Amino acid sequence: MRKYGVVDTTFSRVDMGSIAIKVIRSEDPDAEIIRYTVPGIKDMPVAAKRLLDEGCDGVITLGWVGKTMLDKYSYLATSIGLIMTQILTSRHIIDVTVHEDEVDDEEKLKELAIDRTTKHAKNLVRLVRDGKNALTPYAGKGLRQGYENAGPID
Ligand SMILES: Cc1nc2c(=O)[nH]c(=O)nc-2n(C[C@H](O)[C@H](O)[C@H](O)CO)c1C
Repeated sequence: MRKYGVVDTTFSRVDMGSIAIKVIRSEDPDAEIIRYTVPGIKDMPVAAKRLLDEGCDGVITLGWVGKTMLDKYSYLATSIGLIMTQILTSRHIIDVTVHEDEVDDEEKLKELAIDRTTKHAKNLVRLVRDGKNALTPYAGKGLRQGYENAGPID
Protein backbone atom coordinates (compact mmCIF):
# COMPACT_ATOMS: atom_id res chain seq x y z
CA MET A 1 0.00 0.00 0.00
CA ARG A 2 1.25 3.51 -0.77
CA LYS A 3 2.43 5.64 2.11
CA TYR A 4 2.78 9.43 2.08
CA GLY A 5 4.55 11.62 4.62
CA VAL A 6 3.39 15.12 5.51
CA VAL A 7 5.84 17.35 7.40
CA ASP A 8 4.62 20.69 8.72
CA THR A 9 5.69 23.27 11.29
CA THR A 10 4.31 25.17 14.24
CA PHE A 11 6.03 28.29 12.79
CA SER A 12 3.60 28.32 9.86
CA ARG A 13 0.66 30.71 10.09
CA VAL A 14 -1.62 28.50 7.98
CA ASP A 15 -2.43 24.85 8.77
CA MET A 16 -1.06 23.55 5.50
CA GLY A 17 -0.62 20.04 6.95
CA SER A 18 -4.36 19.50 7.28
CA ILE A 19 -4.93 20.80 3.74
CA ALA A 20 -2.27 18.48 2.28
CA ILE A 21 -3.74 15.47 4.09
CA LYS A 22 -7.24 16.25 2.82
CA VAL A 23 -6.01 16.54 -0.77
CA ILE A 24 -3.87 13.38 -0.65
CA ARG A 25 -6.78 11.47 0.91
CA SER A 26 -9.18 12.55 -1.81
CA GLU A 27 -6.66 11.85 -4.62
CA ASP A 28 -5.49 8.47 -3.29
CA PRO A 29 -8.13 7.19 -0.83
CA ASP A 30 -6.46 3.84 -0.09
CA ALA A 31 -3.09 5.30 0.88
CA GLU A 32 -1.66 5.64 4.36
CA ILE A 33 -0.64 9.16 5.42
CA ILE A 34 1.77 9.91 8.25
CA ARG A 35 2.01 13.44 9.64
CA TYR A 36 5.06 14.79 11.48
CA THR A 37 4.92 18.30 12.92
CA VAL A 38 8.17 20.04 13.89
CA PRO A 39 8.90 23.51 15.30
CA GLY A 40 10.40 25.08 12.16
CA ILE A 41 11.78 24.60 8.68
CA LYS A 42 15.29 23.58 9.74
CA ASP A 43 13.76 20.60 11.55
CA MET A 44 12.07 19.37 8.38
CA PRO A 45 14.93 17.49 6.62
CA VAL A 46 15.37 14.99 9.45
CA ALA A 47 11.61 14.61 9.84
CA ALA A 48 11.30 13.87 6.12
CA LYS A 49 14.22 11.41 6.32
CA ARG A 50 12.64 9.59 9.25
CA LEU A 51 9.33 9.28 7.40
CA LEU A 52 11.12 7.90 4.34
CA ASP A 53 13.07 5.50 6.57
CA GLU A 54 9.70 4.36 7.98
CA GLY A 55 8.60 3.39 4.49
CA CYS A 56 6.94 6.48 3.03
CA ASP A 57 7.08 6.49 -0.77
CA GLY A 58 7.22 10.28 -0.90
CA VAL A 59 6.95 13.27 1.41
CA ILE A 60 5.54 16.77 1.18
CA THR A 61 7.11 19.41 3.41
CA LEU A 62 5.17 22.54 4.26
CA GLY A 63 7.44 25.38 5.28
CA TRP A 64 6.79 28.99 6.16
CA VAL A 65 9.66 31.45 5.83
CA GLY A 66 9.62 34.70 7.79
CA LYS A 67 10.53 38.12 6.40
CA THR A 68 14.06 38.61 7.72
CA MET A 69 17.39 37.73 6.09
CA LEU A 70 17.98 35.21 8.90
CA ASP A 71 14.72 33.47 7.93
CA LYS A 72 15.81 33.40 4.29
CA TYR A 73 19.21 31.90 5.18
CA SER A 74 17.37 29.33 7.30
CA TYR A 75 15.36 28.39 4.22
CA LEU A 76 18.50 28.06 2.10
CA ALA A 77 19.94 25.65 4.67
CA THR A 78 16.64 23.76 4.79
CA SER A 79 16.43 23.52 1.03
CA ILE A 80 19.93 22.05 0.80
CA GLY A 81 19.00 19.57 3.55
CA LEU A 82 15.85 18.53 1.71
CA ILE A 83 17.67 18.10 -1.59
CA MET A 84 20.39 16.04 0.11
CA THR A 85 17.71 13.87 1.69
CA GLN A 86 16.10 13.26 -1.69
CA ILE A 87 19.44 12.25 -3.19
CA LEU A 88 20.31 9.98 -0.27
CA THR A 89 16.92 8.24 -0.28
CA SER A 90 16.06 8.39 -4.01
CA ARG A 91 12.58 9.56 -3.00
CA HIS A 92 10.69 12.75 -3.81
CA ILE A 93 10.28 15.41 -1.17
CA ILE A 94 7.99 18.09 -2.55
CA ASP A 95 9.18 21.26 -0.85
CA VAL A 96 6.18 23.57 -0.47
CA THR A 97 7.39 26.89 0.88
CA VAL A 98 5.47 30.07 1.58
CA HIS A 99 7.61 33.18 1.96
CA GLU A 100 5.84 35.62 4.23
CA ASP A 101 6.87 38.60 2.08
CA GLU A 102 5.46 37.18 -1.17
CA VAL A 103 2.34 39.32 -0.76
CA ASP A 104 1.41 42.06 1.74
CA ASP A 105 -2.20 41.11 2.35
CA GLU A 106 -2.69 38.30 4.92
CA GLU A 107 -5.86 36.94 3.29
CA LYS A 108 -4.03 36.70 -0.04
CA LEU A 109 -1.10 35.00 1.69
CA LYS A 110 -3.49 32.41 3.10
CA GLU A 111 -5.06 31.84 -0.34
CA LEU A 112 -1.56 31.46 -1.82
CA ALA A 113 -0.62 28.92 0.87
CA ILE A 114 -3.79 26.89 0.25
CA ASP A 115 -3.35 26.95 -3.55
CA ARG A 116 0.35 26.00 -3.39
CA THR A 117 -0.29 23.19 -0.91
CA THR A 118 -3.23 21.81 -2.87
CA LYS A 119 -1.46 21.79 -6.24
CA HIS A 120 1.76 20.30 -4.87
CA ALA A 121 -0.09 17.62 -2.85
CA LYS A 122 -1.64 16.55 -6.16
CA ASN A 123 1.82 16.62 -7.79
CA LEU A 124 3.15 14.35 -5.05
CA VAL A 125 0.35 11.82 -5.58
CA ARG A 126 0.94 11.83 -9.32
CA LEU A 127 4.67 11.23 -8.92
CA VAL A 128 4.34 8.59 -6.22
CA ARG A 129 1.33 6.68 -7.54
CA ASP A 130 1.63 7.18 -11.29
CA GLY A 131 5.37 7.45 -11.81
CA LYS A 132 7.88 9.52 -13.71
CA ASN A 133 5.69 10.32 -16.74
CA ALA A 134 2.58 11.32 -14.81
CA LEU A 135 3.36 15.03 -15.15
CA THR A 136 4.64 14.81 -18.74
CA PRO A 137 1.31 15.92 -20.28
CA TYR A 138 1.76 19.20 -18.35
CA ALA A 139 5.39 19.79 -19.34
CA GLY A 140 6.06 23.29 -20.67
CA LYS A 141 2.62 24.56 -19.70
CA GLY A 142 3.87 27.27 -17.34
CA LEU A 143 2.04 25.86 -14.35
CA ARG A 144 2.40 27.83 -11.10
CA GLN A 145 1.60 26.98 -7.51
CA GLY A 146 0.26 29.82 -5.40
CA TYR A 147 -0.46 31.99 -8.42
CA GLU A 148 -2.36 31.85 -11.70
CA ASN A 149 -0.58 29.70 -14.26
CA ALA A 150 1.85 31.66 -16.47
CA GLY A 151 0.90 29.53 -19.47
CA PRO A 152 3.09 28.38 -22.36
CA ILE A 153 4.87 30.70 -24.80
CA ASP A 154 3.63 29.82 -28.26
C1 LIG B 1 15.46 32.30 11.93
C2 LIG B 1 14.43 31.23 11.80
N1 LIG B 1 13.50 31.39 10.82
C3 LIG B 1 12.56 30.42 10.64
C4 LIG B 1 11.61 30.54 9.60
O1 LIG B 1 11.56 31.50 8.84
N2 LIG B 1 10.69 29.55 9.48
C5 LIG B 1 10.67 28.45 10.29
O2 LIG B 1 9.81 27.58 10.10
N3 LIG B 1 11.58 28.32 11.28
C6 LIG B 1 12.51 29.28 11.48
N4 LIG B 1 13.43 29.16 12.48
C7 LIG B 1 13.35 27.99 13.38
C8 LIG B 1 14.21 26.81 12.89
O3 LIG B 1 13.73 26.34 11.64
C9 LIG B 1 14.19 25.63 13.89
O4 LIG B 1 12.88 25.28 14.21
C10 LIG B 1 14.94 25.94 15.16
O5 LIG B 1 16.24 26.39 14.88
C11 LIG B 1 15.00 24.70 16.09
O6 LIG B 1 15.73 23.64 15.49
C12 LIG B 1 14.40 30.11 12.62
C13 LIG B 1 15.43 29.96 13.70
